[in-house]
Amino acid sequence: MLDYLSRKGHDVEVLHLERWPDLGAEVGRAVVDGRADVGVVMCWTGTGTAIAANKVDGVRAALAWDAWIARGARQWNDANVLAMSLKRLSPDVAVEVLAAFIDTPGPDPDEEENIALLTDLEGPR
Ligand SMILES: O=C(CO)[C@H](O)[C@H](O)COP(=O)(O)O
Repeated sequence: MLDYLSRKGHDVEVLHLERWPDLGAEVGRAVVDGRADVGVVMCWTGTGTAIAANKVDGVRAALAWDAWIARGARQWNDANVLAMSLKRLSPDVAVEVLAAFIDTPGPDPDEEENIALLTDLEGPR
């Protein structure tokens, strides 16, 4: 994935945090703070880092296991963090999923209202 991103000219910062909640949250913060355009998290299942990232207001982390899901997450959910499973995805498939996520432009305008509803769910209740 790093080779792919560097061949495509992306600047990549790799975070080496030991605990998956810390990693997911820190990647989420990097996106929300504008230090990164998008984030990518991986853990054994992909679920823990996704959950941690989604705890950060403004993060829309999506667990994806194929290119179609990654594309849909961008188009329909305006996902800004991609989560993947280290266990389930071969390196080649992980690159395909990542490429689909990165190359799919922002959300379908028809989904703006739905995406705004996600923002409404954030913060104190
Ligand atoms: O998939 C994960 C969380 O969703 C973790 O990778 C899995 O639980 C293993 O944890 P650790 O890396 O701390 O041993």
